[in-house]
Amino acid sequence: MTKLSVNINKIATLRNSRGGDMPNVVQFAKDVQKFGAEGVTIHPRPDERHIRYQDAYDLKSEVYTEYNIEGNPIEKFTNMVLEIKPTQVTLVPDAVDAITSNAGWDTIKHKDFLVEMIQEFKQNGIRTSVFVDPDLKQIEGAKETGTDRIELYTEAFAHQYSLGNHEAIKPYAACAELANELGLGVNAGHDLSLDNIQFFKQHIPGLLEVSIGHALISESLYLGIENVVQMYLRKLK
Ligand SMILES: CC(=O)[C@@H](O)[C@H](O)COP(=O)(O)O
Ligand SMILES: NCC(=O)COP(=O)(O)O
Repeated sequence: MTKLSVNINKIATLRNSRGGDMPNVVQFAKDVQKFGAEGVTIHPRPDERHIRYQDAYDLKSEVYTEYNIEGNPIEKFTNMVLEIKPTQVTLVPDAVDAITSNAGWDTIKHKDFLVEMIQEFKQNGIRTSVFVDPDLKQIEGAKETGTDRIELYTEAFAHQYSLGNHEAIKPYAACAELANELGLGVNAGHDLSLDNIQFFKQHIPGLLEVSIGHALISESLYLGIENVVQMYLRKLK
């Protein structure tokens, strides 16, 4: 079964554009869960341009499905995650000024750092996931870090799929197979959408979770959030 985790960063972006509390991020998280989402994802960034650190705390008692917090484990982020103790932390090697996530970890080069961080999160009962490009060496490297899961960075797949290049799924399928063999759980995210999610799901063995935000929120402007969540759930069956 593949769980749908809704990334609500864009709801915070909309709220922040006026400085008030509309739309309310916590209410939105409650509603997507009511509509069937099996998780809520946030990715607070150091400049807090969308999700704020305070949101992460406010959401803690309202996310009763899987709570996934993504980000680069700088000290402030790490302390916050250790206090909140979400279901899962997804480590992403974002530059401070990155517009959005644009690469996975070099799990070989940063092995010692990842081992240390992952140990700390796991000792605190938090499941870990490491954001990686679809590269077999990086999956092997991820195994060495002790992480529970990987998150496959799907931007390249989504882009190629939109151009009609369905072969782009191949490195992702190979990485998922290797991860399954190595006992690593497989998550995926970035630019997944109603257009590409079914194809992706059908070709990725053992896909445990997808986190989807940008497209899902954009699609819901036309189709409505309850309907869109249901549409994803049907495509993920
Ligand atoms: C790791 C990942 O792919 C997502 O978390 C994505 O980066 C969303 O972040 P933004 O909403 O800041 O683009
Ligand atoms: N981990 C990926 C995520 O949370 C959402 O990415 P996107 O759908 O906003 O590109």
